[in-house]
Amino acid sequence: MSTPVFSVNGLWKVFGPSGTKASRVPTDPELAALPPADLRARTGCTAAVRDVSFDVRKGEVFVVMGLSGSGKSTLVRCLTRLIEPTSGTIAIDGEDVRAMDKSRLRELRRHRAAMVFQHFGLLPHRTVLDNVAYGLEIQGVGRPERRKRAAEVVAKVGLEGMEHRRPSQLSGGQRQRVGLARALAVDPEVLLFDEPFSALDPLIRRDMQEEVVRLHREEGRTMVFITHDLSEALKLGDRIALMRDGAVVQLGTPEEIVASPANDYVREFIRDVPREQVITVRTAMRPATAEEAGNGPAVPPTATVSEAIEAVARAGAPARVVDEGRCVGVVDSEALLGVIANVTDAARVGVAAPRQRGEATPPSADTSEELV
Ligand SMILES: Nc1ncnc2c1ncn2[C@@H]1O[C@H](COP(=O)(O)OP(=O)(O)OP(=O)(O)O)[C@@H](O)[C@H]1O
Repeated sequence: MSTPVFSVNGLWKVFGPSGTKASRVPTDPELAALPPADLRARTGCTAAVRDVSFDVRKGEVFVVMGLSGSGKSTLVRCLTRLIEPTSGTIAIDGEDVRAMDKSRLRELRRHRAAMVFQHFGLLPHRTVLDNVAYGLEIQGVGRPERRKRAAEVVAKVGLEGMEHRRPSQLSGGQRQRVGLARALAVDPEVLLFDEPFSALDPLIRRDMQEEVVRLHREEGRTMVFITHDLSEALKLGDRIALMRDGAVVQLGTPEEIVASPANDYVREFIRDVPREQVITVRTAMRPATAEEAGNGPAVPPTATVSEAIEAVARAGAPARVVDEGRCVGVVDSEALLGVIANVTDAARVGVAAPRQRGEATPPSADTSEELV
């Protein structure tokens, strides 16, 4: 497998008033084990990121998701040292980010890992085109070249015809597109999105999510995307790191998280997700008998349970799961209903275990938006 774009190991960020024990928290087993409220009471410190490790693979959309205050922004800002980590290691393409000097860091932020913020940070007196060209200007690209490249990205994000407007003459969604275009213009290896769409109304938000999916499909650019919205995470993420109190409680594909939640906290989090739209037949299938392997409609292993239900209902027979011309399993109506009801074989779809008493639960997730 190729070198990960980002590789993070044992990362901590502890905030605390100067002169406090912030830097000691990660290495002091007693302090490191304290629940957040106790740590604050004992030391005045907040462990915003607690011993987090993960890789961001080339070409994936890696979503960092969690409730407000769970540490998402701090974690992603640590990747380019917009916030200085307290301990742990971070590498980009194998290069140690914590060892970078000022000029190397500047290069990292300008060329390699561009950030798209929720508050777009546009320059009010500049036109759309000049705002988009701004990052290139900082890089020292000449005016004709940067205007040419800016015009290309403006078209790519659907803002053609608006090149000469100023930010005040744009809607929120259009401004967000300018922010996105500005980040894309510098052609970074990885785009970091900090809740870019949370201020947008739901329809515009959906447009922007589709824009990101489209851009990702067309360009295969690596993206790290922060959100507190579960449906957004499920829609955009190839993999999701679910955070709670600074720690990653589960890291997996949307399907892994929905089909096999790691603990009761995650289970509560995904409770209202329409399982049939996330879980695929690869998870729901069972081995086919010889007779089944030759009959019935065919679906690919990536088909969702929802899609398979349609095929089974139309044919009135179980569907064969066919991968590269080979029948790898079968899904019948019982198995498909079992996924929806979450009552099938625990080994297949991760049935909920009885809730432990005393475990905290998150508020129920908003799943009103359509999933992919
Ligand atoms: N500069 C700071 N000084 C002290 N504590 C901080 C600082 N920045 C963040 N925190 C604390 O660290 C924790 C994580 O904050 P962070 O902003 O990373 O969470 P988040 O998941 O991004 O939240 P939101 O979704 O609300 O933006 C919170 O308890 C927050 O109060």
